Amino acid sequence: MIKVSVVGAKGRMGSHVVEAVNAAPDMELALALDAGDDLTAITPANTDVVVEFTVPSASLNNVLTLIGQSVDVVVGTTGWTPDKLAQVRGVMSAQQSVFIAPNFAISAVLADYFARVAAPYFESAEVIEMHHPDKVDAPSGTAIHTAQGIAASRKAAGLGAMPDATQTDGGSRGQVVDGVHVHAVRLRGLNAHEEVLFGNAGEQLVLRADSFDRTSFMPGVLLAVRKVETGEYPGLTVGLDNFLDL
Ligand SMILES: NC(=O)c1ccc[n+]([C@@H]2O[C@H](COP(=O)([O-])OP(=O)(O)OC[C@H]3O[C@@H](n4cnc5c(N)ncnc54)[C@H](O)[C@@H]3O)[C@@H](O)[C@H]2O)c1
Ligand SMILES: O=C(O)C1=N[C@H](C(=O)O)CCC1
Repeated sequence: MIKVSVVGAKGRMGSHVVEAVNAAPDMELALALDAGDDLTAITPANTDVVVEFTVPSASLNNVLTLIGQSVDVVVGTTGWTPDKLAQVRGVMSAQQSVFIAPNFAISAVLADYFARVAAPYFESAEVIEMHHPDKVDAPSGTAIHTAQGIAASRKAAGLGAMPDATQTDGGSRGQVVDGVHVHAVRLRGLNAHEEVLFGNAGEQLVLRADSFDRTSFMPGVLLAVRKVETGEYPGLTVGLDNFLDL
């Protein structure tokens, strides 16, 4: 049995992870901790893998503490910048595993992957993410990851800047991530949704992923726990696509 502890266990995602772990035949729930709890209660004696879903402002410190506790970590919290990722790499031992995914839903992971494949074939690309209004960060971690992937694919293909005659926008053109415009919608009734628009003269491709509820993330979380527990992925890995045969 894989012993799994959950940090952020009282949250929207963490509570679903607790349920999913309890229902998994090959896992048992070790500790379920939330804000104010002492993460040093998590040790290799009681935990194989920790799942961390908290808030962007707390996640780095939590992960650094858990690395100090010599346990492997699966992280779903957003807000990871290159500087934060470097801090994680800097304190990890050679055999330890930290896995971070901006999105665990297969639809979103595939949309992100297909966006990277499509990117070199279009003059223009923009990302629109749409989420529930209780979300604290914008744009979403997924949208930032998708925009970064599109930018990397365009650069590798030798594409330059996208056409855009905008001279004044007052903010309406969204956040620019590596040259890709990202727009964030917050609407009661939504959960987690993303559209990637690609355009050429006379044609458009739209990729869309919808997570209608949080159960959509659970197979990906459990897959990551199982992969990390094998010990075959030492170091820091970012993105569930690393565990899929794409
Ligand atoms: N990777 C994915 O697939 C995915 C999917 C959904 C949400 N998310 C991300 O997961 C994060 C959590 O989302 P949510 O909707 O569950 O949020 P939430 O606000 O419902 O839950 C966050 C939980 O973390 C707890 N918390 C806050 N500070 C803490 C700390 N220092 N230590 C321990 N616990 C702490 C809170 O008390 C709360 O219970 C966000 O960053 C969100 O964007 C990622
Ligand atoms: O509900 C959220 O919050 C989500 N956060 C992640 C993100 O920011 O990309 C994944 C989708 C849901």
